[in-house]
Amino acid sequence: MEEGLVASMELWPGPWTMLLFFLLLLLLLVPVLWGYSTSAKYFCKMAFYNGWILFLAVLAIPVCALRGRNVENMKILRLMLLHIKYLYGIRLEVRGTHHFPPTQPYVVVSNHQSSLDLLGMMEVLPGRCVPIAKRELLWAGPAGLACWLAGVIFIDRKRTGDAISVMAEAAQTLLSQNVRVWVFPEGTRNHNGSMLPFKRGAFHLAVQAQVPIIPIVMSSYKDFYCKKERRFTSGTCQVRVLPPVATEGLTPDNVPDLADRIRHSMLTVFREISTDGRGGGDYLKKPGGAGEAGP
Ligand SMILES: CCCCCCCCCCCCCCC(=O)SCCNC(=O)CCNC(=O)[C@H](O)C(C)(C)COP(=O)(O)OP(=O)(O)OC[C@H]1O[C@@H](n2cnc3c(N)ncnc32)[C@H](O)[C@@H]1OP(=O)(O)O
Ligand SMILES: CCCCCCCC/C=C\CCCCCCCC(=O)OC[C@@H](O)COP(=O)(O)O
Repeated sequence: MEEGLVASMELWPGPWTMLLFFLLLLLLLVPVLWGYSTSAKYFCKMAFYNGWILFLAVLAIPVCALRGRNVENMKILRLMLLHIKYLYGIRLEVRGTHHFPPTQPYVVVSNHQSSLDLLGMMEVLPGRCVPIAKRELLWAGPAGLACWLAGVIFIDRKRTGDAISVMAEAAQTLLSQNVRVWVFPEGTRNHNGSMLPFKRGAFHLAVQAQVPIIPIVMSSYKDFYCKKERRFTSGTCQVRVLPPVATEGLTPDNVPDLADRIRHSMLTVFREISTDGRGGGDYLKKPGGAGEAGP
């Protein structure tokens, strides 16, 4: 009996053979699924997107670590990420970069549709500009560490008081170290083809530092990317840098109006530049499409 068991165990492939077998199976399955299913394509593309960024982060860490935590490291991350748009066949058409003030600090605000925003962001990211990110990203393995080394400002969205203190500190850094800050004022990714109401942190930050706000609008991804439909093809995204909005002389009392005004101008541009492939951004007018989602 025992002899039989030993014999059958010997016939059973070892863990490495099993792993090789599964890898081969996966290699065969991916092209088959790729041909038949849009969802499979979506999952493969998203998995590769995140995996590739994590891999690039591993490469970036030792290079960035040479300088320690430094906003100049953001240039390295930017250079390493710029090619991803080619891998995915995403054309980024940028206009308005002349609106970036050449030397002074400022606050950039932009709409937030998906983690793909990273591509548009890296396309136009000015020098010495760091994003404000949710604290959870710090724990995204090598990507978190790379972000930390590049001076990304992390906030805990669950603790408003702490987040406000971090942003007040950022207002000081902006001025003392001539840094620009990039904020997604919607505060979360928004897939509904519009813009969520804006949180006011970015506007308080700009008013506290008395620096201009540069709004940036990225057109809807619906032509080539939709999380709900699990669709991810190639396509074009328009990126518009809008003229600076001055904040000199404004006080915290002016913040709600300032935020509403900027959101309104961004939403107008968003509607102008977003299309659904049939032209004119028709889906924006459909019920349940991009209605005014906020103030
Ligand atoms: C090789 C490659 C490696 C990897 C490469 C990757 C690199 C790139 C990384 C990019 C990462 C980008 C990640 C993007 C994100 O994570 S988006 C999510 C995080 N960002 C934000 O949330 C920013 C926007 N949020 C805000 O501004 C909020 O206001 C916040 C400060 C967070 C507070 O939010 P919340 O708790 O929801 O409170 P309210 O907004 O309702 O505010 C409460 C009242 O406080 C007033 N307020 C807000 N901020 C301030 C302030 N700074 N000073 C004073 N007062 C403030 C606000 O006005 C409210 O009061 P009223 O209601 O107006 O009276
Ligand atoms: C501009 C987007 C920056 C994307 C950075 C991509 C890093 C990808 C690397 C590793 C993948 C694991 C971490 C995935 C984190 C995705 C980052 C992101 O997009 O943050 C979303 C944040 O804003 C709002 O969060 P929620 O929409 O509230 O949950």
